[in-house]
Amino acid sequence: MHNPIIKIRDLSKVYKLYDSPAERLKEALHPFGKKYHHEFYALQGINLDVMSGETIGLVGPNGAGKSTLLKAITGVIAPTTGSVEVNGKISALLELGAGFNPDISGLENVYFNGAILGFSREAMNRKLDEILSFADIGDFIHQPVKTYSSGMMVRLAFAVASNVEPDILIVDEALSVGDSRFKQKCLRKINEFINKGVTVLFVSHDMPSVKTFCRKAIWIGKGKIIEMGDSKEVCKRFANFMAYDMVPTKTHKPAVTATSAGTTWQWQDVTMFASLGDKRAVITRVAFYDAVTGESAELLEGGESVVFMIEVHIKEQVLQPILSIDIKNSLGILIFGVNSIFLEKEVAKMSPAEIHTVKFSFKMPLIKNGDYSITTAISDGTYQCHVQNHIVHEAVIFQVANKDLQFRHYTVINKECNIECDRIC
Ligand SMILES: Nc1ncnc2c1ncn2[C@@H]1O[C@H](COP(=O)(O)OP(=O)(O)OP(=O)(O)O)[C@@H](O)[C@H]1O
Repeated sequence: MHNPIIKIRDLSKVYKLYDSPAERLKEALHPFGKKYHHEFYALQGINLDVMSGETIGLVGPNGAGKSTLLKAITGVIAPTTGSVEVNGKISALLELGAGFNPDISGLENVYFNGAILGFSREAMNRKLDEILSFADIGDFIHQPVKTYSSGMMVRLAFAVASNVEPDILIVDEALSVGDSRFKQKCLRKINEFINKGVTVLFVSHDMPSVKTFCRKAIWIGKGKIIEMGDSKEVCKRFANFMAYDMVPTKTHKPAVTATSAGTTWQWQDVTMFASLGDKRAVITRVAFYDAVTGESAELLEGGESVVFMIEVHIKEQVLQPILSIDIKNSLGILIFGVNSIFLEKEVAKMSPAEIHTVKFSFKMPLIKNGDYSITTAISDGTYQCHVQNHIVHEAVIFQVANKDLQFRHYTVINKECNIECDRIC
């Protein structure tokens, strides 16, 4: 068994919080050392072994402790208790501007950062062309860093961090301020590092990026490791948590769950969502879940079998119900849609006071990575002539992140879909 490249034992980071600056002063001046602060654990009891060549994504809500953990690994902050042992050269992109002296030029900062990592001026001169061409900020390289835009700062920081042959590359969400083209360039560079066997720690709120780049993910919440494992699984459960506040404990049961054993999907109330229609029938709840695992579908791959369910309350008779779903991309462009007419499914008339569930079972089309929504509707009539009873816009939101490279960019629709209607009351 090899030694971990990063070994963390019982790491905690406690900050002293004061209600006002005066309290801080009182504590500093108190003759008997009276405490005026309360303690806040930004990290608590973290144990982690990172093996050489691993690519790990850190996910978690705002304020969870992700950046604090990276700062403890890079030595920017000292642990309150516990230990961090690093057996390799770290190159880190922490928060914006960290590691730069704002008063000196970008070029001098390149040498300054190189020196911190143990590179002489001559050694940095040999890397300079590559760094300048990657950063691509032109003559601004001779201006003080304090005059840089956030995008320029991150360009230079990434150019330096990625050209100093690190054993461990740490990237803390910094890329989010770069423009799309630069972001793509950085992600390609990170991929090159991964292929070379560099250990990469990557904080991101973008689940598709974590799934794409990292085999393993760590979910951090309130300063503790909530879950660690296969990135696809961890991201899925974290996305679920963010959507439904569901913590992944084996015994946890969400408030309203499916009836069949082993499933964890939930109904979502959509009565307050943006909608249109004459409301003779009203869609009250929806659910979207993985047909195989029964877990709520928040993060999917093209080709996965999924179920979209709606619950409809009938207020006035609907003679010829038509039920439909439309999947739209983040720009609202229709990508895929089916309805009961298209599926040649004749739905029996629905009468006042009845409640029906409608279940659409389909394979997620092979759509490219991104954010999508499902709009669902019930109408009355024929394809040519119908009235809209209720359309619920963006009834669910989900992300697609394909592991298969070809489907990250292209969309392939398949027509396989099934629809079942049940009267439940
Ligand atoms: N110097 C500090 N003094 C007091 N509290 C701090 C300090 N630095 C961080 N914290 C607190 O520690 C907690 C963890 O912060 P951290 O920046 O690690 O979160 P994060 O998971 O990276 O969040 P985000 O996703 O928003 O970047 C937060 O509640 C933050 O307010």
